[in-house]
Amino acid sequence: MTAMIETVGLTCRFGGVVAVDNVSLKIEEGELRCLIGPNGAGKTSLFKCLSGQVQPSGGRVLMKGREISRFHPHEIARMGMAIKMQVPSVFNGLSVHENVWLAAARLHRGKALEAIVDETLSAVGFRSAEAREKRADELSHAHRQWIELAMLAACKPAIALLDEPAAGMTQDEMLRTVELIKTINRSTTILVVEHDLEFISLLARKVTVLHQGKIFVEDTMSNISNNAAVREIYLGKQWRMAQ
Ligand SMILES: Nc1ncnc2c1ncn2[C@@H]1O[C@H](COP(=O)(O)OP(=O)(O)OP(=O)(O)O)[C@@H](O)[C@H]1O
Repeated sequence: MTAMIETVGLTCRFGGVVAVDNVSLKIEEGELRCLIGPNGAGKTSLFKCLSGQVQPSGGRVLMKGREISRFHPHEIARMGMAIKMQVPSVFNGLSVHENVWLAAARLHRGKALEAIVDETLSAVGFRSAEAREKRADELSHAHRQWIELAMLAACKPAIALLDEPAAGMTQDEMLRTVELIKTINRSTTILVVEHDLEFISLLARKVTVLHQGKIFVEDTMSNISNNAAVREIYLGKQWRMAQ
């Protein structure tokens, strides 16, 4: 089967720093893959190479078998890749409903548009008219993250790259975000970039550990939890949280 995303010997250099070092990675259609690693491991750089925000210095990126290494971000987006950066990107002056409606209107019209907006808002937990009419800038950080997840889900992308989607959330908010991501994964392949191991252990899917730009290990979260070498690169700090 052709992978949704494949990198072959992907390398990304910034001057003398090799942020991504000869990474070969395959993410199959329907997967929910977690990419973890300590600070400076190269997660964001890899994310940016996949989405076209940064041009790789070497190697290749393929999406559904087609090489996209030199494509611009908008061309990759048109092929069905959605990205969510750490800082939520929503229209502050608009309501929850309007934000999601605008995102969905890029692809849908008429009754289908109304239906997808309604379905997505319900799935993401904005069920009442009152919740949907609130302005984005009146909402908490977590709610704004969920609006952006709804905007992304409403476009039904083939693959979504999520950069630390639970950063700055409380425990309850993080749990809800885990459920939302699992819901979106029913129709969208997902790559979650994260360094919070507790969040990753709750998603409990295949995990790729990046360290010093290279793939350190790729395994299930339960095996990774017992991997002493991975524990070592995290210096035990976050590891205790994940137990
Ligand atoms: N634009 C840039 N210019 C120079 N060096 C960069 C640039 N972006 C990243 N780097 C360097 O590349 C390395 C990998 O950084 P990157 O941000 O990809 O890691 P990360 O795993 O996402 O880290 P964090 O979890 O702290 O966000 C680091 O040494 C970083 O300083």
